Amino acid sequence: MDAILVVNAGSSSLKLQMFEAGRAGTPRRLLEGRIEGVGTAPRLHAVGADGAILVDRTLSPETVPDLPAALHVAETFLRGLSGVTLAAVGHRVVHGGPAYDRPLVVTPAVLADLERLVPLAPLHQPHNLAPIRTLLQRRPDLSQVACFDTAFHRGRDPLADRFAIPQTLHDEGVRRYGFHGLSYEYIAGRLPEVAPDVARGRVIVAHLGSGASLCALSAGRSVETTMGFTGLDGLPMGTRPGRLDPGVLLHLMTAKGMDAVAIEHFLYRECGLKGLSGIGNDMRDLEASDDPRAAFAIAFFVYRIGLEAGMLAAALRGLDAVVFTAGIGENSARLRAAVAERLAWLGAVLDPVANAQGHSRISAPDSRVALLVVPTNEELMIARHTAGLVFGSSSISRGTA
Ligand SMILES: Nc1ncnc2c1ncn2[C@@H]1O[C@H](COP(=O)(O)OP(=O)(O)O)[C@@H](O)[C@H]1O
Ligand SMILES: CC(=O)OP(=O)(O)O
Ligand SMILES: [Mg+2]
Repeated sequence: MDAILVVNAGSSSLKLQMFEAGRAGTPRRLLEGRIEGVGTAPRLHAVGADGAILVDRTLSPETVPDLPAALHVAETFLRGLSGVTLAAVGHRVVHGGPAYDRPLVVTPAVLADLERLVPLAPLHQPHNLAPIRTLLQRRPDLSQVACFDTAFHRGRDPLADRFAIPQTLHDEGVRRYGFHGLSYEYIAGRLPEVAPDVARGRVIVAHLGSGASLCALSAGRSVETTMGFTGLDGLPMGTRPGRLDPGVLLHLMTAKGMDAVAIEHFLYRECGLKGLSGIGNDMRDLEASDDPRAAFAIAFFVYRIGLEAGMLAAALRGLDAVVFTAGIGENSARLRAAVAERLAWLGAVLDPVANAQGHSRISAPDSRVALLVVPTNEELMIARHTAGLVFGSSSISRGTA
């Protein structure tokens, strides 16, 4: 059977999905797999089309300390599948830079271009590009499509793209790109189905995972987002600080003698929930801990989400809905409740029972702002783009597959 494989390397996880690449008949998801907790408590889990568990294995942090090791585990797992022929591969590529504003089929020249963006997304881009490079060498006949996190934010008001720096630097590409765009594009597509009352309105989507950002959607289009030139800006994350006075970086250089390599390591791997708590970057561990530093890290995360949401509500000049998504947003009722409380001044009223039970609408009937939980599916978004580019039209249904 011909299949489209989708690969999504995040900062703490590797997610895979495989879809039937049929040009006729009902498109089907054949497989969903993920390696979560990379570097902390890695676990490989995969289910088939019928939901049957194909594998569910705890791995040791020594065996899977990082994304390259997770990619190796995934490759071994995929080799063991029988009866599937790869027809195309869709990849999440976090940074598209100034040149790439839509998905495209990767050639060696495109790959070389994307490699130049590695310094702007060191946690992601190398792992996004590694499987592309390997497959280009081994299977040059295979169509590979790169889908960019940055693309959905292109076309915003020029005010939203700029830093207050000279034009020449902007022209060279030093601008606010924004990320998590495949997730936001998917959610924007789901809203008319799950919440038609707000889909054309002013919506903040809170993508809260290991990486975290907010996106302001106006009638389904991105008008503002919290990440910028890189995935470091905005909200605090698992290991990244989010918004940080650039003076801190000057201080690290001048008073601490840190060079670019040391600062990059610090900013991408030692800050955020991990740095705040001194315990770890995984929200599940922090929620389970009774250490006051864990409680402080969670309170800080919630506080910053509240502040940044206020900024995005200002960009939207009002607010009709907030959507929670990604690992933390979809799974932590406690975190959602704390954020909703911070947003009460904007008119958000939580329904605690609906929230605890994981309903899709978790706001009280009299809430002026709708609160929603919508599971994201970056892989389905990538599969649609890939099918559209390689087979001429989307052979992947618009449903949730
Ligand atoms: N049940 C849960 N409760 C709280 N946090 C959770 C839960 N399940 C997953 N998470 C958190 O979600 C985060 C991972 O989210 P995910 O969107 O998969 O990240 P990424 O794609 O950036 O690797 C981790 O911090 C993890 O602890
Ligand atoms: C851009 C980014 O931070 O992605 P992720 O949340 O998957 O790590
Ligand atoms: Mg992710």
